[in-house]
Amino acid sequence: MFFAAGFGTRMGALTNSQPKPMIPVAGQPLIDHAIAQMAQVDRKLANLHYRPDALETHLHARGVQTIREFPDILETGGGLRNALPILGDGPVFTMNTDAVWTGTAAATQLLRAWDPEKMDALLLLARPSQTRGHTGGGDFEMDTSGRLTRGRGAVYTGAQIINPIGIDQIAEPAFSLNLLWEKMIARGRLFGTYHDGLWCDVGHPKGLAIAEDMLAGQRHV
Ligand SMILES: Nc1ccn([C@@H]2O[C@H](COP(=O)(O)OP(=O)(O)OP(=O)(O)O)[C@@H](O)[C@H]2O)c(=O)n1
Ligand SMILES: C[C@](O)(CO)[C@H](O)COP(=O)(O)O
Repeated sequence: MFFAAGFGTRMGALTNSQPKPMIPVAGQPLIDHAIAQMAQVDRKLANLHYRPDALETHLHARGVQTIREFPDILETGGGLRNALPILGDGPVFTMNTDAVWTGTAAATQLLRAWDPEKMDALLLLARPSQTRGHTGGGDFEMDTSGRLTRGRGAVYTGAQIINPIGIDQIAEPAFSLNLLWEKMIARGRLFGTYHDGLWCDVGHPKGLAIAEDMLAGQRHV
């Protein structure tokens, strides 16, 4: 599932007439960079809310189903729950649509490390040295077994596998995935694995040039 409903307010004028996933980076809209990270996944779905029309056409042309959040936007956790009737039971990849990447595709890396016996979610993380354009600091600490707690040492890249057990028990219609992660941390079942390349946060306008430099550097190696 691609999260593509957000207002993209930090992008300022760039999201006046288009949603953030349609902003081009290195000749491709951000959503295509995200789709490339999930190329091996057969069934793809995106949630839409802000300026959905052109994005929906774009996604359908790439074989990605869409679900509109209407009338209210639901946040990431609420958006995932809203999509479960289409996604079905069991673990799902989720992916934010405001980053670019070098290295092995996110889906490949996550599948290699996924262990449903001990994990309720597995997050793809970056060490601060692997991040570009990211000013927010880290989100988690990872122990030697890969288990996560809250902290500042590891940055969430926006890609994960999550088994949304317990999502139906949350009362609010709109809620962040962070709420589910907190419950998983309490159960000792939130895990991470480190990305093997670079990752650039393109949630804000300065990220666009930084992302293009990062990708150009990769091509010139
Ligand atoms: N209600 C929301 C909020 C966010 N997202 C998605 O979740 C990811 C992370 O969103 P974030 O950057 O936190 O919010 P945006 O609305 O995208 O941007 P901004 O913070 O600048 O408003 C993005 O892929 C965004 O489209 C979403 O699907 N639904
Ligand atoms: C969890 C998240 O996707 C991390 O990038 C994001 O912070 C959640 O956004 P929400 O708007 O709080 O649902």
